[in-house]
Order: sequence, then structure tokens, then C-alpha cells
Amino acid sequence: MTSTELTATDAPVRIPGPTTPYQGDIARYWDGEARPVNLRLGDVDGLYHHHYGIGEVDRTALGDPEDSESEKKLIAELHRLESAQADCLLGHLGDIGSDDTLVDAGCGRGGSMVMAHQRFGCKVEGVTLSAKQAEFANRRAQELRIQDHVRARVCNMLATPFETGQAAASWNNESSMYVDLQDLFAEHSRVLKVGGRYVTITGCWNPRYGQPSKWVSQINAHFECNIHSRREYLRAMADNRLVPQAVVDLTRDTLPYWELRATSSLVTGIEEAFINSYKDGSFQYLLIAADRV
Ligand SMILES: C[S@@+](CC[C@H](N)C(=O)[O-])C[C@H]1O[C@@H](n2cnc3c(N)ncnc32)[C@H](O)[C@@H]1O
Ligand SMILES: CC(C)=CCC/C(C)=C/COP(=O)(O)OP(=O)(O)O
Ligand SMILES: [Mg+2]
Repeated sequence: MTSTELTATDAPVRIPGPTTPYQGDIARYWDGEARPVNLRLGDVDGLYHHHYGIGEVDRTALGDPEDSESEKKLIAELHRLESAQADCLLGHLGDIGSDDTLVDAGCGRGGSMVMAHQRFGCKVEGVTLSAKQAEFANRRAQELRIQDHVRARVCNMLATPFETGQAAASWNNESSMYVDLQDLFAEHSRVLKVGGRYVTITGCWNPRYGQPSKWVSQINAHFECNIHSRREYLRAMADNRLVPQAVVDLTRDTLPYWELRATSSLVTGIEEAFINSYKDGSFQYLLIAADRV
């Protein structure tokens, strides 16, 4: 399946959309996604994320649990922690100028793209399998009047329309568990300029545990994804000219988010699997920043 779009010169460009039955399932999954835990958090300030949070909970911001505004405050706090996660990722992209182009592989509803543009003033190109998500992200960019800098397209991140060496930096924010890592890093390596920076924040299973735990299997089933091991990330990067510059274990930093979320009315049922697997050491929340050499 492909979608067609017109360039400025009106020459049609074929953009590969879902190319496997699995990718078709993932496109449908995100087209149909409307969980309050994502939409109500996004409504706080118009940044819509599909990733999790990091950092300490600000108990003063939560106030008295008996207070009629307590649910609203809890939602705002969860959202603050999710935006802190995106800030952490963007902080590892290096020196980005306003003339640079960044690539968000698996951009969701575009929250990280907006934050990247607001931080660097640069262009940000995102791809997602979901037409609904791309429309949502582009609508938000229009509302913010940044549509000439921030754009989402329906496209497979393993075969993007970007030119070789076009991007100063690229990232996957909780989107690499849907693809083969060798194929993924080959494409980032192609699109990045030499000296460019790649960053991922991801959940991965811990080779020290042995094999994926039952909690990891539960997370895979819940999201129809395929969580990779830490070892696979490092090996596939090494095979594709991506040399780790920083590997940051964010597991301890994400637990407060999960423990707070588990107390909210917006629980989805997956909280226990994340909390237990982070605590038993079978699963890790990692940031890896790598140089394209
Ligand atoms: C959990 S969401 C993360 C969204 C976003 N990175 C964020 O932080 O809000 C996963 C995203 O990966 C995208 N995705 C999964 N497989 C993909 C593929 N092969 N090509 C493009 N996008 C893909 C989905 O469409 C979805 O937007
Ligand atoms: C760390 C791992 C393994 C992530 C898997 C990918 C994923 C579904 C991320 C969150 O999306 P979301 O924000 O739509 O999920 P939720 O509805 O649970 O908040
Ligand atoms: Mg979410």
C-alpha cells in the first residue's frame, strides 16, 4: 500500500506506507487509539505524547487528594513528566541550528516534534504508519502556525523519502519496538549526515535476566509490539555506523511516573507489568545517544 503526495514542483512522490501485514495492523491500532490517558494529558497544553514520563513527582503540585481539583492536578503532573522525558531526549541531540532538519521516526501525534521546533527553531519531519496520527499532528502544527517547520507523513520508517545525509539528527521515542533493528538503524544511518546524532528512548529487556520475562511478554501482547534486548540495540547500532556516545538507564527515573499513574482514574491495566518488570530487573528504560560515524 502506498500514498501519493505532491512536492512543490508537483512531481508525484511515492511514499511507502505499511508494507507488511503487521505494519497494516499497527497502522489500524494507532488509527483507532483514543485512550483518555493520552488525550486528557495532551489537552493540558496541546502537546500530545505517546510515551511515558521521567523524574520525581512534585507532591506540592498534587495538593490535597480530597480537593475537587485533585484529578486535574494529577493529570497535569503526569503530563509534566512525559514532557520532561521528551526534553531529556532532545537534550541529547547535540547542537542543532535553525537551518537543520530533524527526523522523528514513529512520531505519533507529534508532541516531541513541536517541542523540538520550539527548542531549536529547526525543521522537523515525522513519519508514522497512522494516517489519523499524521492528520492530528499536522492539524496541531497548523494551529500553532508552525506547519512550514513541522510536518508528519504517513510512511514506513524503514523506507523514508528523506535524502541521504539530509538530517542533522534523528530519533525514535518509544517506537523502535515495532521494527527490525538492523533495518531501522540502516535507514537512520542513511538519512543522517556523518557526524549527526541519533537518539532513542526505549524499553528493552535485560540480557542479565536471561530471556524476556512474563511481564515483557504481557507488554508485547498489550501493544502488539516486539521489545528488543539491550544487547540487540548495541549490536545493531555497531553494525550500522552508529557509535554510542551515552547510554543512560532511566529505569529508576520512570518508576515514579508509573507509581503515580497507577493511582489515577486513567489506568489502562498495563501499569503492573511495567512496575513489576522494572523492579525485578527484567526490563529497562534506556536512552541511547549515538554518533553517525
Ligand atoms: C508509542 S508511539 C510513539 C509516538 C511518539 N514517538 C511519541 O513519543 O509520542 C509509536 C509510534 O510508532 C509508529 N510506528 C510503528 N511502526 C512504524 C513504522 N514501521 N513506520 C513508521 N512509524 C511506525 C506508530 O505509528 C506510532 O506513531
Ligand atoms: C516502553 C515501551 C515498551 C513502549 C511501547 C510503545 C508504547 C505503546 C508507548 C506508549 O504509548 P501510549 O502513550 O499510547 O501508551 P499508554 O496508553 O499506555 O499511555
Ligand atoms: Mg500514554
